[in-house]
Amino acid sequence: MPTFTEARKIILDNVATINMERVALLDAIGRTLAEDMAAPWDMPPWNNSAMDGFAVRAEDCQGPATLRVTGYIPAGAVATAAVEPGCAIKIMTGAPIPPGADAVVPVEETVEGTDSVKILEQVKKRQHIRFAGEDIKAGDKVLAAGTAITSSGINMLASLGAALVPVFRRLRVAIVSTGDELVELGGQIGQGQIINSNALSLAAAVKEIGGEPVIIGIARDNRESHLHLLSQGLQADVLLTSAGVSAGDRDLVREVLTELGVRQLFWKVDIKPGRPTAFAMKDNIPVFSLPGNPVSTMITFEELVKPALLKMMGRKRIISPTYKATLTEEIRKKPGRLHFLRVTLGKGKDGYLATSSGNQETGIVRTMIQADGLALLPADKSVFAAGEQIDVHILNHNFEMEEA
Ligand SMILES: Nc1nc2c(c(=O)[nH]1)N[C@H]1C(S)=C(S)[C@@H](COP(=O)(O)OP(=O)(O)OC[C@H]3O[C@@H](n4cnc5c(N)ncnc54)[C@H](O)[C@@H]3O)O[C@H]1N2
Ligand code: MOO
Repeated sequence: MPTFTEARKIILDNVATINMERVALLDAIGRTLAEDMAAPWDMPPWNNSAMDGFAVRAEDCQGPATLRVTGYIPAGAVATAAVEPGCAIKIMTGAPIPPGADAVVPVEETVEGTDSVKILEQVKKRQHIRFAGEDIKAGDKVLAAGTAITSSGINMLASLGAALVPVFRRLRVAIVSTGDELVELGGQIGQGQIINSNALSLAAAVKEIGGEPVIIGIARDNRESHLHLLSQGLQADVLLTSAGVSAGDRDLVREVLTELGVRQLFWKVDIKPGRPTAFAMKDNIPVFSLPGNPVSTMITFEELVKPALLKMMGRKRIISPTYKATLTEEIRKKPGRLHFLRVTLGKGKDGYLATSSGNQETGIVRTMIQADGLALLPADKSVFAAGEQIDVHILNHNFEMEEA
């Protein structure tokens, strides 16, 4: 049985990045850039004013000075006339610096007359001018392939005229739930039935990282239904299944996948929760069979599926960082398997503090919602003392936000 890191390596060694497409800039938000982006021109493209005020020659303003105002340049205008000695041109923020000027004096530091302006303070050469290329030079790499496009990236790409951007195609992730006890959300819930919540939490998790979930439906506990839905699921880029992978009489997922030509690479991982997880490949389509207990489904997605999806989406950074946190209480577990302990996190004097979020049974969803992170408790140890440092994967950083 592979350990957690061995399982993750087998997965990552087998999945490959999907191909790219060009999309309109705004549609690229959250997508992964497929090529390095270089600036076709300088940013800013020309010297321009950082202030509303007066373009002057600094040498004219070394003491209190009165200058003749010979023109006005709003943003969007072209500066043709030069600033002559003893003169100034009124200028707005973003407008091009006229020839002859080497400084801008903000309007607050002047007294305006009818055709003249009094400069109140000594002026330094280059003050309040934004110089061509001081942000980005033509040819500079502004964004690297493999990074997610953010709203600030969109601003830069728009300024550089990138109307269409190369991004990796949206990853289509099929989701098949299995089990006779399942009913779709909104359906009539009979005796012994539960809502198919795993399909929705998996779909949401796929969306959160920029993928496109395709909910195929519920495979019932018979071979035909499994064959029908799993073969549909294999039309996508990735297939995720939930439940039907442990030792139950009707745990058919792996058997039917094999029938469909899927090659199993492992079944069972030395972790808790999530031991019955299976991973397989059908040609270049990875198939993750996740255990059905909702918390096991969510944790195996987070720890084993997500890095693979990020790699397929073309991301460079795919593995969650591990942070150190100090346990606020003693934790005991059985030795043998790596445990992912649901913890709440807080900020202490010397870093993060971790506290169990409560009942760690895999049927308990409440403590998963309350968890800010997952502590990785190593296989070989069983007692973790209060005050001990442990490794955590942060699930969300909201615990660091201040309350209103
Ligand atoms: N004899 C053994 N029994 C079990 C073992 C084992 O090794 N030997 N492993 C246990 C562990 S650990 C887990 S995890 C579960 C995983 O079982 P399956 O993946 O086969 O899932 P099911 O048994 O079908 O369901 C488990 C649980 O989850 C609920 N479920 C299933 N699908 C959904 C869904 N789409 N949405 C919400 N909830 C769902 C289901 O009703 C069950 O309660 O097996 C243990 N047993
Ligand atoms: O290994 Mo199961 O996923 O503990 O509940």
